[in-house]
Amino acid sequence: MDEQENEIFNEGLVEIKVPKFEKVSSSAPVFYNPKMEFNRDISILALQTFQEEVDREINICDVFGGSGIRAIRYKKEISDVGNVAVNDISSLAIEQSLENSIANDVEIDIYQHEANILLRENRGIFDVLDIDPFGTTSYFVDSVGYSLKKDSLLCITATDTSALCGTYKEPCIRKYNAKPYKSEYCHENGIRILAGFVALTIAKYKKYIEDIKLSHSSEHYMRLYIKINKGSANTDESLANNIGYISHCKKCLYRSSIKVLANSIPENCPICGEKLINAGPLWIGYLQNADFINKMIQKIDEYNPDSHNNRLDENNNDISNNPNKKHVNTEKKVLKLLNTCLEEADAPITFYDIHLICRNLKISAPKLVDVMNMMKEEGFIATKTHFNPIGIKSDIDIVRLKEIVRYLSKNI
Ligand SMILES: C[S@@+](CC[C@H](N)C(=O)[O-])C[C@H]1O[C@@H](n2cnc3c(N)ncnc32)[C@H](O)[C@@H]1O
Ligand SMILES: [Zn+2]
Repeated sequence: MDEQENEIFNEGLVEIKVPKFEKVSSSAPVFYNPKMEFNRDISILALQTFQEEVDREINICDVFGGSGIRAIRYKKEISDVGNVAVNDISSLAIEQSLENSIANDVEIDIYQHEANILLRENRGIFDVLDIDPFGTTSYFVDSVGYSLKKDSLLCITATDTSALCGTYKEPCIRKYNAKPYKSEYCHENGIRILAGFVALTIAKYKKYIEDIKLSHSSEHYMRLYIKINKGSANTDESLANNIGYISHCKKCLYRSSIKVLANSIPENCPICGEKLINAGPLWIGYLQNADFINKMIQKIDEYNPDSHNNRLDENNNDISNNPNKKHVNTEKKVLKLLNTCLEEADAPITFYDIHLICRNLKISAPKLVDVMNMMKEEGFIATKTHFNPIGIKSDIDIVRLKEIVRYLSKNI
């Protein structure tokens, strides 16, 4: 490959080369998106935290490798990693992964297979599967279910957010076998549809979602870190407790969740009588694990101990240019996301948009902070959510929330 046709990027401890591209797109010769450094930084922290939790050497596979950046960073920046494999269907991507791994002095296993074939041929081998395809991830989840071993971590990305969020309903039904709904909390719904689809698909292999460690909707994609385990009784129990529907009234903004396997789905709004819209089946369990996220936040201090000072080691030597020092470059953005996910970890399903409620009531909007304070004074949960900067997650019902908003609006 001609040297002049390449571009060089630095991330974490790694420097990679990719053929020059005009814009980030699936038609670039080898896919690399510099903006996803943030996502890869989060992955490094999540995988290291997972490794420490399971307390064994972990084998990792990046099933959609592109330039090899993820696999090379996993091998170089995570401790106690065994084999790291990178796979891609494209021969150019494979060549580039090989070249980049040699240049970064790491040994990774390199495969060129269609993802489903790789997953089927390598059952029960990897402790971590990273699924980062273009667009929908739905084509691969069955093979993921077949391939996953017990006590493993599934990291899964979807970029077909318009389907998952319900901009287009039919593609979501086709790909994820679930009905979406384009509400103010449609991104949360989308993540829940994806998680529900994973849970229902892997269940046939007696595998289940033990825990969603972290999930986020950022920019154009959704990403989940899911602890997987195995066993028929636990699979049955997990589906019974966590799969359901979210019922929404577009007239009065009432919403509730219902476990699908235990109940029938309500038809009408208990407040105003309007016909309810039911989204799902989807995951109605927790989307974040506070303990895991806390550990990830603490880990940033290990990766960036000097980030609030000059980069000095314990003997006060300047180590700013120390190439072996692990570093999360997108620290600020990562911390902002993790802290908000931590805050919302134990909050109930969906969230309220105060502006939408005020439009519904035809009144002007009071300050968000005043609404949240009053909710808390009355003993309700009121937390922010990463899904929407003006969203409030709460256990308050819509009727009482409207009363609070009306009261505060009168006193603006
Ligand atoms: C979004 S990119 C992966 C980016 C990479 N994980 C990163 O962090 O930079 C998707 C990659 O999947 C590859 N790909 C597309 N369809 C595939 C398939 N069916 N099986 C295996 N690889 C595939 C593409 O060649 C592309 O390199
Ligand atoms: Zn209603």
